[in-house]
Amino acid sequence: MATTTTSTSSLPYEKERRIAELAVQRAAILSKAVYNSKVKGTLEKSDNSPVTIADFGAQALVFASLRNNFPDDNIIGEEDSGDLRSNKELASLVFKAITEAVYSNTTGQSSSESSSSNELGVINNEAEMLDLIDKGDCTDSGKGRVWALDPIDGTKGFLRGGQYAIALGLLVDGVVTVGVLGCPNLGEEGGVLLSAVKGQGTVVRPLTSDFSTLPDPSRVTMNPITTTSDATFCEGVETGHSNHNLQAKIAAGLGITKPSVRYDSQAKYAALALGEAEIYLRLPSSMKYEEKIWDHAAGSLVVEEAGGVAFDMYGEKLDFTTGRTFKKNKGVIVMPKAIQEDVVRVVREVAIEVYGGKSSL
Ligand SMILES: Nc1ncnc2c1ncn2[C@@H]1O[C@H](COP(=O)(O)O)[C@@H](OP(=O)(O)O)[C@H]1O
Ligand SMILES: [Mg+2]
Ligand SMILES: [Mg+2]
Ligand SMILES: [Mg+2]
Repeated sequence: MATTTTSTSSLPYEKERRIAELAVQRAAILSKAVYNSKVKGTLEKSDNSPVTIADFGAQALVFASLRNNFPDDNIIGEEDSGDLRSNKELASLVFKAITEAVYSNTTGQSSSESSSSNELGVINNEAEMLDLIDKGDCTDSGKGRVWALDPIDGTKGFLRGGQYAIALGLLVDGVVTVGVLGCPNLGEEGGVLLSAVKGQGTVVRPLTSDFSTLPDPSRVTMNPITTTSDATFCEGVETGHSNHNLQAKIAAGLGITKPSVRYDSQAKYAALALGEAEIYLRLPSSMKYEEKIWDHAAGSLVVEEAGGVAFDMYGEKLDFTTGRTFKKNKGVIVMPKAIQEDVVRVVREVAIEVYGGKSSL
């Protein structure tokens, strides 16, 4: 099978996919280095969620790659530099982590490796890093080309050595067209890199510790189950992020007897694409919470191109045109196409009973 690095064909979005894969892989390399170092630099954000050196560093690195290759594209990113500008010590630690994990590795490397580092964008100093982090402030997701990045999704999972993901999607006029998920703690040792282009399927390859290498990809498809009772369902670890009791009730209603697989982050989408589970349930713990675009862009395409669908809890498609958060959707459910009717019917009934109809949004 030809790798995208050596392929001479010109499939649509081939460059976007390759740069996104390399950028996510480079950010994954940084995240592993931060995890293995003593200093994680964890801060609590204003919404009481954690952010670390890995979140800021991964955002800076991925944005450097996007700006270098697609300078006219807009970007939506989870983080901004506010907490770093008011904490110079932390800003220095983020820059140091990037330099050590990424650029000091390029000294003495072959010219192909350092040219790959140039292709992925170089961050020369702290000021440049802070400015880059702020490039993800786009608020309009519905028009033109907009990248959506979650530099570390599942920061809580990352901190406890559980699942986390680096998730990068490209929206074209509000439709997810390219999706890349790096999951350093999923599957084989070193983790996996999944990618999808709309209409071209989903592939997986190992994450490597070499910035310039993308190993040969293999095609992935969801398990072709045709009855819901054969399913294993997947849900988050954090009880505050979804309603576990209700999810258990829905699973029982679908005839599911196996215990759920609990993973942090968009690794749940990856787990479905890789056949570790078949249904992902994310029913809101609060109707006030608006799900973030970057928490679902890459994962939803990775699953859809592997034979699945991602809907809200009312059985409607996720609408990525509404800015940084979903305004027209509550809850997320993901399943293989073959069982979507049954899953949607059961979830919809429960959703209307417990949360009220869609008109209450
Ligand atoms: N009350 C809430 N309901 C649903 N999701 C929430 C939430 N509070 C935070 N989150 C989101 O849940 C994501 C993690 O998902 P999961 O619980 O599936 O691991 C977080 O991503 P980050 O870790 O990138 O901040 C955050 O965006
Ligand atoms: Mg976060
Ligand atoms: Mg997230
Ligand atoms: Mg995040």
